[in-house]
Amino acid sequence: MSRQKPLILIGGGGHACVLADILLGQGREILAVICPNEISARGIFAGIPHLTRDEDILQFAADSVLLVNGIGMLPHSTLRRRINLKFLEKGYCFETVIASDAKVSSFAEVKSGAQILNGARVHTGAVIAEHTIINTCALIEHDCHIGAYTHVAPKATVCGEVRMAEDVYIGANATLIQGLMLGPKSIVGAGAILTQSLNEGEICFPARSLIKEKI
Ligand SMILES: CC(=O)SCCNC(=O)CCNC(=O)[C@H](O)C(C)(C)COP(=O)(O)OP(=O)(O)OC[C@H]1O[C@@H](n2cnc3c(N)ncnc32)[C@H](O)[C@@H]1OP(=O)(O)O
Repeated sequence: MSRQKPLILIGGGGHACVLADILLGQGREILAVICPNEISARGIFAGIPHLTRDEDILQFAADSVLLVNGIGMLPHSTLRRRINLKFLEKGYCFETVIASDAKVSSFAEVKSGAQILNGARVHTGAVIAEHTIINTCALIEHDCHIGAYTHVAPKATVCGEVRMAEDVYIGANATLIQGLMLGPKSIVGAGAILTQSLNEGEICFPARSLIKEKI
């Protein structure tokens, strides 16, 4: 069996910690964490060299390592995609991460650089495109197509045959009924129930808590 390449983890925040936890648990070697900020308070990174500039990645030959993008994705944020494109252009590849307790059908397709986190489920016929995050306990039902650089946040439920373009954001615990189409950069807020398709850039706002000042 060929030895898996060591990893460089980009980012030192919460998403990077979750990925490090998954990868170290799978016996993977992380050669460095790249983060401009202090990371010593995060115990998961103990013993892993810390480098502070993106350019520090260039000291590792592109064919000797795989990169893992540990930058989280919030609505409207483009940093994650920009970092990927910068290093893909320089010939680096991004590891595909699948947590050991995620369940991905052998008839689903997970493309390069995608990240399927703990407890997530991806059912038969689904396609998860490049560099997309399927976050903790999210459910991707049968025959969905989740576009590249999309984020399906924790516990979201995407019913069967939903098709998403690139850069879509599905908030935590949102539910999308079957067969919908979501255009590029569309957003479904946390907890929303989406029953209609969204065009490019459209946002579905969920009902929200109303918090009043004390009288
Ligand atoms: C592991 C992890 O933690 S992963 C992270 C998971 N996080 C999430 O899933 C969070 C996803 N984000 C959300 O759900 C957000 O609430 C969003 C994307 C829907 C909206 O966020 P923002 O873009 O910041 O919107 P914001 O709260 O500023 O509201 C924008 C406008 O819409 C309005 N708006 C907000 N909610 C509603 C609503 N339910 N109905 C009508 N209008 C609304 C606001 O009043 C505001 O109007 P204004 O510009 O006139 O003031």
